[in-house]
Amino acid sequence: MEESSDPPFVEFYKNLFDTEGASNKNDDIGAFEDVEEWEVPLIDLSRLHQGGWEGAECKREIAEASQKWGFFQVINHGISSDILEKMRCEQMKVFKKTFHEKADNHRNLNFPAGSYRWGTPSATCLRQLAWSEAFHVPLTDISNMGALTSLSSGNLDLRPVLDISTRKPARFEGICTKQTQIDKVTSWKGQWIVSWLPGFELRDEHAAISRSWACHIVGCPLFADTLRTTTMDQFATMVSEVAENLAEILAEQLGHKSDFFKENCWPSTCYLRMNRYPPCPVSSQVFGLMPHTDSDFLTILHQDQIGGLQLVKDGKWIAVKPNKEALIINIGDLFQAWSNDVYKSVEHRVVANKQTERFSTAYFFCPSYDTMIQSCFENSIYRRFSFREFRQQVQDDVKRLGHKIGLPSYNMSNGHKCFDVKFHVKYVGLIGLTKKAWSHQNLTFLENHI
Ligand SMILES: O=C(O)CCC(=O)C(=O)O
Ligand SMILES: [Fe+2]
Repeated sequence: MEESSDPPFVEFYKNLFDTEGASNKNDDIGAFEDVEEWEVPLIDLSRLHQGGWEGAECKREIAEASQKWGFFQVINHGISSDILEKMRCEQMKVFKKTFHEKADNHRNLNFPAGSYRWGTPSATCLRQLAWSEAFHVPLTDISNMGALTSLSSGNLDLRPVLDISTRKPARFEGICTKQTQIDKVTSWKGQWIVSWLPGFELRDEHAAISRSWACHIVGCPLFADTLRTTTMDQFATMVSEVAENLAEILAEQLGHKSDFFKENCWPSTCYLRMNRYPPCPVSSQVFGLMPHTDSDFLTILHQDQIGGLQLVKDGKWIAVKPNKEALIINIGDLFQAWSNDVYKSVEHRVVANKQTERFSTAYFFCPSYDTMIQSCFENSIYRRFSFREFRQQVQDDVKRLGHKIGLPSYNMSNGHKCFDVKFHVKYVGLIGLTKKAWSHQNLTFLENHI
């Protein structure tokens, strides 16, 4: 018999199934009834290139959706459907490996150790069990791997690939060649820095993009059987450009034109998470992914047509209608803190599907660990913290309590409120209301800024 690629959820979490199956209590997670399907605001990013009123209106809509929804969709984002399809194809191939190959990080998979995750090790009841598997990949490792491979092959060349409409380099492509324009390549703070030969015209935009060059110079023929790093890196690099642009727009709409994101969020400080939600025979009892907020500045999600993503809007769960052309953007905790609660990091979850598997890819736009997060306004709601501290706190809370607390731990305005939220957060749904109450005080404030 062929070995299955699905994780052994029922066998491994047998205790949870036995206990709840035997008890009489109503264990339905209620993720299907009364959840209406909505279209999340859809924004056409090609309007940004038009400048003038159209461009300004587009930016305003991005900020408005981030404030009112914490979620929006974008079309004409600059990532070709070809890349998106290739990425999905490679992702499906990887998940088709047997469960043991994935869990043992089979050498052909070529992912950093610990990237593969499935289920919820800390679950104490079925509603805490995620019926999904994922490769959660820090992009540092991937780019460095790529760079090393290419470097060891000798000569390489970087070519700027121009964006047809702006005539600026949209990205660099690396190839191995005898003719190289690179003088030397050094490593600094986990990044590969390119020094160009004299005569190569290096402009500002080259310098900014060349920081991520390692992401392009991959193409590792040794690992032909793996998720091709070229596809993944091409995807990650393009998505990172969209993420940086959106972050800058969001900052600008708060009246903060700054290089904060360019300086602190590099492609190599970000994460790519490939999710697979296998068909689930007990879809009324478990989630595909439990309610959570993302711990980053913003997330860019590419999902297939199956659907299952839900989010909290005005205190109610709603289902997101899939749109083939669109990428979904959601604000993460760091942007909520940075914007002093103007932009909302909204709870979302994925419901499991009885018959059909579902795929999604999330790009988490994160700063380096030492980056300090602090409100860009005076009278900040949250105390200053480093991204390292925040991540550590999230991990500790999950270990200790079985769930993340996140931003409420950093709220300075009201000590006892933090305690309330720690308590409420256990109960799905209540956190949405609590957050709404908090953010209310900032609404007038925002209106003045946008
Ligand atoms: O798969 C999805 O639709 C959502 C994934 C997600 O929220 C995450 O990976 O953080
Ligand atoms: Fe998420």
